[in-house]
Amino acid sequence: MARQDTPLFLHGFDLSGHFVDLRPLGTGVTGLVLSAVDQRTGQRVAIKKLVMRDTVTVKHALREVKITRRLHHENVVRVHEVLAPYGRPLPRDPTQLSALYIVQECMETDLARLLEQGPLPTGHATLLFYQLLRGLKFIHSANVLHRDLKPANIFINTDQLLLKIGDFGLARIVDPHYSHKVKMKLILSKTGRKPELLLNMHGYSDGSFVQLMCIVLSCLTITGDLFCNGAHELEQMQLILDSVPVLREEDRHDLLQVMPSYVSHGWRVKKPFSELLPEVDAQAVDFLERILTFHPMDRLTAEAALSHPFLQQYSCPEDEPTSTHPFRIEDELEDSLITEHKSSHSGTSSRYENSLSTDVCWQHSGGKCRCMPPGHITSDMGDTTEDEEVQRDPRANSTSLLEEAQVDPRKYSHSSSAERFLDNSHSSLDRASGLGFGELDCGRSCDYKVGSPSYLDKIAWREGKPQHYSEPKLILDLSHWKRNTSKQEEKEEEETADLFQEISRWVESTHARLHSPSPSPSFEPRSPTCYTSSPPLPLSPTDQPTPPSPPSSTSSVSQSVNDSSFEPLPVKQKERLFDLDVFISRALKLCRQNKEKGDGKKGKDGGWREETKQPNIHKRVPRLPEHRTPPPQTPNS
Ligand SMILES: Nc1ncnc2c1ncn2[C@@H]1O[C@H](COP(=O)(O)OP(=O)(O)OP(=O)(O)O)[C@@H](O)[C@H]1O
Repeated sequence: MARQDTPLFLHGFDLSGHFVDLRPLGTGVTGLVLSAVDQRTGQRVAIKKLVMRDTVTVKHALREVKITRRLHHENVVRVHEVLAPYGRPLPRDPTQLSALYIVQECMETDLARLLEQGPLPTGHATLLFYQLLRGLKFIHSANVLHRDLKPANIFINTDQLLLKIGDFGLARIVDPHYSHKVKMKLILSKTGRKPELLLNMHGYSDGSFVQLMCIVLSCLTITGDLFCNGAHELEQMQLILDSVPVLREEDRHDLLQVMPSYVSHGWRVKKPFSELLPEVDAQAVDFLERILTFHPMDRLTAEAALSHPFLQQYSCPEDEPTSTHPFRIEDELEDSLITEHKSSHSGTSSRYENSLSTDVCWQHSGGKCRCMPPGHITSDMGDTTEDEEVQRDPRANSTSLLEEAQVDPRKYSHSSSAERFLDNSHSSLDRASGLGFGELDCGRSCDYKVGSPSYLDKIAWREGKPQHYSEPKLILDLSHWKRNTSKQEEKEEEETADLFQEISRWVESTHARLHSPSPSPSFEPRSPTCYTSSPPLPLSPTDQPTPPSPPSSTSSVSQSVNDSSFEPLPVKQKERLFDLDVFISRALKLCRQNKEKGDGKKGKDGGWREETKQPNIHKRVPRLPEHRTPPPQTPNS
């Protein structure tokens, strides 16, 4: 048998013979993740292969290893071991490896997949938020920012409704004792002050604001993804501004500079959360308002959020541990050595080897620990590609830095009090059951394992009271879907009509301009609101403008609107023209909708979707029928 055909080389994974029954779990940006049974323990594990191609991938892989090996918490996916190819232990100098294998606990599913079936019952959402915040409190106390918090990275075991945060591929160490200074104004001016940067410009926030919003809201309500529905960043920001008040003067100033036409008069929110989410209870709305503030410094920290009345039934500060071994500025600085070392493999070797092995006893092999020498501190900072993210040692001169985006100073208070939380004798899950988790009134199906009948016989959560939910949650969600769809279709028709009106106004203005005897010499300076676009002027008097055809494809629309020969128009014509951003957004949306209709599918918005992912151990959303009749309701629905 060829070497590649043996189980060891299945799917390009060269592992040791300890691992059998390899099955693909999915692929991510970094590559394939397999599940396998570890014969030494009999447990199924998830194995993520990190290919080390260049300095950047080496750096990210080693950073992920370094961070995950130290984060041991009930709400963080546990890394069992990290292996070199052929199942060998990591060498002293892992930068020379072609790949690394992170062997971690295998979770059953993730929040993204759960939410494919619709929002969660409030009781379940509450318990999941609690665990998410409990995990985040620990991660932040270790001075780590996850930076890629999204439903797909929030793993869940549905039998206990146990949540664990995973995928630390983008995580960074941020020591709050040192300022995390960013030349934000410089970045903004370089990039044209893009609005998405406004969303992230205050660096301590973990994960982007939009992601956070979507996670929380999607769990609670069918309209949860509304903040992710903007066709482009401006529209996205507008959706946010409609519901989230902008309280700080500096934020108002920035927004006015970037997108003045999107700012509502008097900074009033059009749809506060209480109106937006009438079905969500008042405490939950208050919780949302406090964690989804526009300015991250006004947001509740994970620790403070844990004591909010919304989470009161689970709150137990003495069982919400913080890290006893937080990362420090030196750990972050050591990261830079990876790049330096890979590119010039010479004098830095020993420094880097030591830096990766700062921790003792991190590499478990068959239950044994391998002890590594203590770490070595250096202040070398060779990484320029992520300059804006690297923490600056305040001992270095920082006066040139223009704006500070720093770790939440409120965190200072608890880094020294880790000892208080050492007693982990009772877990949040025990507490959940003790506090009557069994009595949660879901009001509807709680079966997250649709399509896995054996589960119905195995459910033993909630104080051992088996609950058999035969009614798939999906059926209930279809009623929402049906209402939304008819409204959606009406909206689409209106939008199409609007778009054609826009186009005809555009054509009309172009004609007026072409036939005008002497174009007005008064041009306004370019600015986001007054810099309107028009079709290119004809090259010769005989050239006539071609009326634009209906937007049947993205390219035809974008070709016209993106033409580089656009010019500013006279001020007096402005009121007859349209807003370019709105136009692009509508045109793209329309094209996308047309395409989806043409394909016979509907995307996330419309509710109909095709199964695209490969089957794996996770439960799948059953494939929906190709017609628009909801499946028959069960007697319980
Ligand atoms: N511990 C785990 N248990 C179960 N499934 C997992 C585990 N870790 C990853 N997966 C699955 O493997 C797939 C790839 O995950 P991975 O973490 O590699 O993504 P990624 O490369 O970081 O990509 P992205 O940046 O898009 O998150 C996903 O489908 C994920 O659900």
